[in-house]
Amino acid sequence: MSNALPWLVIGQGAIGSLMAIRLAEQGLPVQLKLRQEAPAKTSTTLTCGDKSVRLPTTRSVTQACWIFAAVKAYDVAPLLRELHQSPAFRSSTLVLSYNGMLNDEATLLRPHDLHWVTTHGAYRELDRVVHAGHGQSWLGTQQAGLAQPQELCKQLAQALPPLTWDANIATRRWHKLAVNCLINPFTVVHHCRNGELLQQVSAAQWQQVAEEIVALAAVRGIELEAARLIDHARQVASATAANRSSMLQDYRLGRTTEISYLNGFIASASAEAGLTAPANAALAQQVLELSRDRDLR
Ligand SMILES: NC(=O)C1=CN([C@@H]2O[C@H](COP(=O)(O)OP(=O)(O)OC[C@H]3O[C@@H](n4cnc5c(N)ncnc54)[C@H](OP(=O)(O)O)[C@@H]3O)[C@@H](O)[C@H]2O)C=CC1
Ligand SMILES: CC(C)(CO)C(=O)C(=O)O
Repeated sequence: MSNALPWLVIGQGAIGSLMAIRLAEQGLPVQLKLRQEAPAKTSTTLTCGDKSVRLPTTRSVTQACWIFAAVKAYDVAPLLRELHQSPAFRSSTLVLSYNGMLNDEATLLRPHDLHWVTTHGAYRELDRVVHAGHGQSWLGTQQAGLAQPQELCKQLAQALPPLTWDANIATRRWHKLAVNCLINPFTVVHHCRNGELLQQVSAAQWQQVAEEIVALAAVRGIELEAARLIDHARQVASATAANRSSMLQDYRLGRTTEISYLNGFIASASAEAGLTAPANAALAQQVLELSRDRDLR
């Protein structure tokens, strides 16, 4: 454990809490970073199943550490701006996890920052976290070709297995982005569970959304195939048939959705690249309008 640093987990969200508990259970030093405006408190208790851990809290990065941040896409840029203000962040490594993509990732993230992509599922129920779906995860650096941080990988893999090092995490992120773009907005538009999409969405609709994603990915040097993306989305919709997507849950709970970082990202980044993405733009618009109507009710 010679080059190990203490862990700082951002927030008390579903995935962050799960990881914080699992890291602490490994006997590793873990601190929780609360929001800067959060009331001052020195520790907090997180519970998952029959396990509870009491963790020290902080509101900023005060020492070199390994940071695990699973936050909503709209919180990524504010979080990174906040982290960059702490001198200790320079000697810290960031592991970041969020659905969707941001237009300005290249300027916000450092080359050695890591992306953690997961199929685990978790949600918060009052002050408890529920590990609802046991999946798998992949880790890779923002810039391809950088060396694997062995000890950090080992600790994350032991805490929440299985974890695979992925030298091409960018392609994996695009696959996840595509699946989320093919499932999430349609569950809000049709107000249905994932499995019902197999009847609700026509093959032509999925084909157009997928083709627009493939075209944008190609401009960014990522090779995808529309048929593979659609197959993957079908498999996920079947495997999670009884689930409500995260976007439908956010919509129902009156929360901001991540639509602007999913289909909205495809639409805006395509326009920037001189492409058009009408199917993704229309879906983004529909979800934004439905959310606006919901807020007016
Ligand atoms: N939950 C799941 O099963 C899965 C989630 N994902 C994706 O992972 C990401 C995280 O999901 P999830 O854990 O569910 O999200 P949550 O909203 O439950 O958790 C995010 C947490 O981060 C906190 N936070 C945000 N910014 C800061 C900050 N600057 N300082 C301190 N705390 C901060 C939030 O605080 P506050 O509560 O105050 O907003 C919140 O508690 C999302 O993009 C989601 O789509 C992907 C796969 C599965
Ligand atoms: C894969 C899927 C669609 C499962 O519900 C998901 O990641 C989400 O809901 O955001």
